[in-house]
Amino acid sequence: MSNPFLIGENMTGGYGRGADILHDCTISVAKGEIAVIVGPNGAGKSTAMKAVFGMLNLHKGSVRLDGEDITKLAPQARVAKGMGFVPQTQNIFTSMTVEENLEMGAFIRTDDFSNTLSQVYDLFPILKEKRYQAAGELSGGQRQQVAVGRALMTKPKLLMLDEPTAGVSPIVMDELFDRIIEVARSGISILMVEQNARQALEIADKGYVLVQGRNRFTDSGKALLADPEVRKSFLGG
Ligand SMILES: Nc1ncnc2c1ncn2[C@@H]1O[C@H](COP(=O)(O)OP(=O)(O)OP(=O)(O)O)[C@@H](O)[C@H]1O
Repeated sequence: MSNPFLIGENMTGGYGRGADILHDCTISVAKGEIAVIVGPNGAGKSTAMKAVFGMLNLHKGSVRLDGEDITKLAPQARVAKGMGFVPQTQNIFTSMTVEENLEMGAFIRTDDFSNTLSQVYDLFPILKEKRYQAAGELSGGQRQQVAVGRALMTKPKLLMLDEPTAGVSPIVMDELFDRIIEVARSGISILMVEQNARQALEIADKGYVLVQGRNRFTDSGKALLADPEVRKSFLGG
């Protein structure tokens, strides 16, 4: 890819003073495209996302967003630059209403965010219906919609999702993936970690198979799905 919107290049590092988890790991996303990271448990998928978001000590490699080197920026500064991150767990405030959660998402904005709120409700109509309900009373899939909606409230240019379909039914997963495609079509780049590798690669422009913190396979989602070795080792045959 000649000019990726985001690239974490040769990322090497780990947590605190611990051993390296990532080894020369490279992940990139083009504008308005969907990139998916898959791989076995403990492969370092979430760690790669955290590295891109500035939550890891990298002693080698770099992260560039829209051509700018952001390797040294704290996560908060990356949000200001247009990165939205939805972590795997504890990604909503359960005792607050749906709408309060979404409003919290807009905390870094000083402009009027009512338009964005309407867009989020258009994308996830159920959230509008339940806007005065505590987010903790929602189903798993609806909570994930709140988490994604909250991240969208910052008007990110890049949306990072760590296992957005964790714990939801296949039907809800399909719906969430459809919404994610819609977000990408609006010009927002998506970087996503997924356990549901096959389904995620189906919607991926670009796929990364990580093993032990290293890039094992990198190709279009389609090519990875068709690769016999990827199928056998990572997609259950
Ligand atoms: N906060 C942390 N501190 C220290 N080590 C961590 C931390 N988080 C993860 N690790 C270690 O980093 C390695 C990679 O974990 P990571 O969560 O990135 O894998 P993953 O591919 O996302 O796995 P899974 O599919 O199980 O979620 C594991 O060995 C894990 O124990």
